[in-house]
Amino acid sequence: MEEMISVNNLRKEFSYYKKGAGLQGSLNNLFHRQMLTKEAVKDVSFSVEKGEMMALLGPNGAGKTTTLKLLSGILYPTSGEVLVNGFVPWERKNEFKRSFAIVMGQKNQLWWDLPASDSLYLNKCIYDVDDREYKKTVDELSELLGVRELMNIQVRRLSLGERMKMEILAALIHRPGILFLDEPTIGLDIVSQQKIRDFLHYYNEQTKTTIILTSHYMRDIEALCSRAVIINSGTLVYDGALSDINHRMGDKRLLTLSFSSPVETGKLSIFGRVRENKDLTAVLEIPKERIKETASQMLSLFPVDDFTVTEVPLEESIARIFTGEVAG
Ligand SMILES: Nc1ncnc2c1ncn2[C@@H]1O[C@H](COP(=O)(O)OP(=O)(O)OP(=O)(O)O)[C@@H](O)[C@H]1O
Repeated sequence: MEEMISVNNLRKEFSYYKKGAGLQGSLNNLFHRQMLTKEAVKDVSFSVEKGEMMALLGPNGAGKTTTLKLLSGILYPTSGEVLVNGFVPWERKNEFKRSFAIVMGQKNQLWWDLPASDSLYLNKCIYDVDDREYKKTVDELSELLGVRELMNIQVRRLSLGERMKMEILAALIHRPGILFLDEPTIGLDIVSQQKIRDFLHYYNEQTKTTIILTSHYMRDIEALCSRAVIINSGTLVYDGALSDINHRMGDKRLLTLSFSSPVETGKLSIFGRVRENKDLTAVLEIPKERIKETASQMLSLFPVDDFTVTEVPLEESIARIFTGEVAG
């Protein structure tokens, strides 16, 4: 396997001045400025193989965007080493700029007052894409994203979902081998989210583009990424398969029971942690290997009408890793 991105002991500290509230605070600031530092990324190391689609996860303020900005060469690190496609990003060599693209769901990179086609054409010129390649890319990707008919509409008139699809299309005009996606589906409705998800899945499979994705929507992550790097307060807390996350949480299952008459929580808790017990429905956490025997014991002891077994939602397991409840 070919390594496309390597990150070693990456650190980024921001220095900023503390400012008091209001006008008095601004005036005081003119005379005494208190310098503060924020360590947004602390000693993070990971690598990404060519063609991999990796999730970068973490709660708000964990350092995900800062990490992506460092990998894109937008920010200069305090210390550490990064190689992206063999380049040191913050040296910003032209060849490096041609090899990647970054899409930020919260930032607009298209010209607001012009039709998207003009922004696409501008990118063609910036990246010196030849006419035939340009036409082929726009035709193919606009069809896949379902935005072919919207090319000549002013960007400001597009819906959020349509705009996001155009942002992705614009980022791919020069066919970068590496794509950083920072919350590409934020604020979108379910249908647009699904469309972007399907596109990214197809595009990654077809082109073997290396993708790092951050998203707060676990459905994006589950559908697209087999591996996750999780950071919390700038520190790496997990690097591994998405499928191992539940395993690390002790491989629990959720047993949901419907009763025909109430059962006391005390009686249920003998079998596992009772998460809920009201309105004739109880939810228990049971170790995976004990699920069969527990279910059959409960069926014989209690007035059970129905029961279902489900996995602990990935979102919940990840949240527990975020809070440090379980070591990564
Ligand atoms: N220019 C800056 N100056 C000072 N602090 C900053 C700066 N940029 C980011 N930070 C701080 O660094 C930390 C990490 O921010 P970052 O934007 O990387 O987090 P994130 O994981 O992307 O969060 P979110 O999920 O909310 O987008 C935050 O505490 C943030 O306030």
